[in-house]
Amino acid sequence: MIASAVVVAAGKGTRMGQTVNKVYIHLGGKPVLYYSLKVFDDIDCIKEIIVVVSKEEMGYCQQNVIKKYSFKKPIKLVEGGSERQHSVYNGLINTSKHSEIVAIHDGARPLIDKEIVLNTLEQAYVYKAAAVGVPVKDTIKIVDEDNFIVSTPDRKFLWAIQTPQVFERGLIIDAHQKAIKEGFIGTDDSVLVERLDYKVKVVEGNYKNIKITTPEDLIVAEAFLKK
Ligand SMILES: Nc1ccn([C@@H]2O[C@H](COP(=O)(O)OP(=O)(O)OP(=O)(O)O)[C@@H](O)[C@H]2O)c(=O)n1
Ligand SMILES: C[C@](O)(CO)[C@H](O)COP(=O)(O)O
Repeated sequence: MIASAVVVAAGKGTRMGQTVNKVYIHLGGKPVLYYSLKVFDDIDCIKEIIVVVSKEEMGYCQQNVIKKYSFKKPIKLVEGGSERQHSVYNGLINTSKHSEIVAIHDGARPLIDKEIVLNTLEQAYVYKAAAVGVPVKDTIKIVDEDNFIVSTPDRKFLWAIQTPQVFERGLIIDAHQKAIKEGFIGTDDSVLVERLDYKVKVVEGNYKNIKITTPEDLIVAEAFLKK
């Protein structure tokens, strides 16, 4: 299998409320983004890593992450967009045409395990589309605009979806292009493939693979790293 990784890091980290983008905050002495890249750098079938960063942070990322930690794989920095979906698309179109498979990962998920990435790559090779997820632990409610509960979906069918999400390269580019054409913005990449009527396989991950979003996530992530 020949694969590329697209790691998106061009967000603003608004919910973190710090002046520095959350992907550059240090955990265990290294930036969050370092850990999110390292796992892909250590996987043989991944031949390149595309890191999507904001225009203003390109120099910073190059200097303080890419050069500083000398990764083994070729790493290309490309510019992000206003929404995560735009950033992913820009990453995708910059992947090598020789790649059959592309793994898309949030730069803000530094605690992903290599084994889970490998499982997801394998499942995507078989099914063309696979996403990491975990069964939800809470009871989920659908509510109306006034916060009244409308319904309670059966929890046994509910999974919280994370990244990486891994796809056949042509399929995920087509899915993004259809979304662009129709003005659809999704909160992950899987939904764009679902819209093409493709079945996406969910690969069971773990609860450790949190997305660093709000300040308390840093405490949790630091604790996991110490373990
Ligand atoms: N325009 C965007 C928005 C998000 N992301 C990336 O997508 C991942 C998940 O997004 P999220 O947690 O929402 O990050 P932010 O957009 O940075 O956070 P916030 O919504 O709090 O501003 C992050 O790695 C983020 O850098 C991106 O590359 N481009
Ligand atoms: C892609 C994602 O990480 C899957 O859980 C998530 O949907 C990103 O959402 P965000 O609104 O960009 O945090």
